Amino acid sequence: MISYIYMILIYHNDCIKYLTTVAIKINLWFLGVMPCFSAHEHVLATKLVAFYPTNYDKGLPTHMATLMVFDPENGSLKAIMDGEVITNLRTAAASAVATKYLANPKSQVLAIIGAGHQARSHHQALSTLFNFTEVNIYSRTLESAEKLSQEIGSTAKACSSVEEAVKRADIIVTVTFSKVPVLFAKWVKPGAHVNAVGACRPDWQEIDPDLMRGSVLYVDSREGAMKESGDVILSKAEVYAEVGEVVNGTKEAFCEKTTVFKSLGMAVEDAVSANLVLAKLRTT
Ligand SMILES: NC(=O)C1=CN([C@@H]2O[C@H](COP(=O)(O)OP(=O)(O)OC[C@H]3O[C@@H](n4cnc5c(N)ncnc54)[C@H](O)[C@@H]3O)[C@@H](O)[C@H]2O)C=CC1
Ligand SMILES: O=C([O-])C1=[NH+]CCC1
Repeated sequence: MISYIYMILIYHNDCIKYLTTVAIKINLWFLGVMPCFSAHEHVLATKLVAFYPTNYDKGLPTHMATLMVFDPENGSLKAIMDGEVITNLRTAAASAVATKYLANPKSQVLAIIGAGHQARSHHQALSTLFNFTEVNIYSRTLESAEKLSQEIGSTAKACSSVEEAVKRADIIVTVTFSKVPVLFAKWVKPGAHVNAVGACRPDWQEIDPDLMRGSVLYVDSREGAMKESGDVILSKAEVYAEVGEVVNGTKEAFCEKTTVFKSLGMAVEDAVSANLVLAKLRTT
């Protein structure tokens, strides 16, 4: 999955038509529509993703996603599939690509802020690239941080503050539903890499504006970041590059500096993942 997302990030400027997420507000929460056509991958698909943060307290999934895949030749419906697992895996795969380029290759300490689905998939994906000796987890409740820490094993520790979790970290992942900054520049080690994955609305933030402005800022899509990311819009931080531009060698990876990868998710990541699922089904 990680190597596939690589390719997609490189190609996405050249041959993919997609919309940044169109989100419809339902009372307090949202239904996102994410359509995409990739000529290179010969895939036409759309994801529908409802995100209801308050479901967490009701024991329901906070994201409910469905993917529809169409035949690009005639528009007929080829498949309807679950989009939750794909969302978890492709988001973490995109962060893993960014981290491979932007983090210190000798990174040993990982901090995860939030302890839900994305926390788990990010730990899994990043562990394929780095041998972490320490994984520090902070979440809204110590109980959920402890549960994830037990799942990970002896390298993991539940922390009682964000500061405690991140102060020694080489790589930080923020995967919360916070609408206000939770990660502050004063706690972050110079040279650390941050994957900022939550705060997917123009008026939501997870990252302190000083950290956004004081880091080299990478995004998955410039267009998406300028439209959807409160962390980018409200801080007025300057986007240095899309990760795809780093992968294809047109922009530099400043892995010795403090870097932030602001992820919002791109429809093409879902479309190509759905194509992978269909290809796998055909061979089984
Ligand atoms: N960039 C992308 O492509 C994607 C981003 N996301 C975003 O990632 C974030 C996490 O998603 P999931 O893991 O699926 O959600 P989840 O509901 O499974 O987990 C969220 C976790 O964050 C914790 N949390 C919530 N508010 C917090 C706060 N203020 N401080 C600390 N912890 C807090 C919760 O207790 C929970 O452990 C959400 O913001 C979601 O919208 C999700 C999918 C794709
Ligand atoms: O890309 C995605 O699926 C999402 N981004 C933020 C919420 C869901």
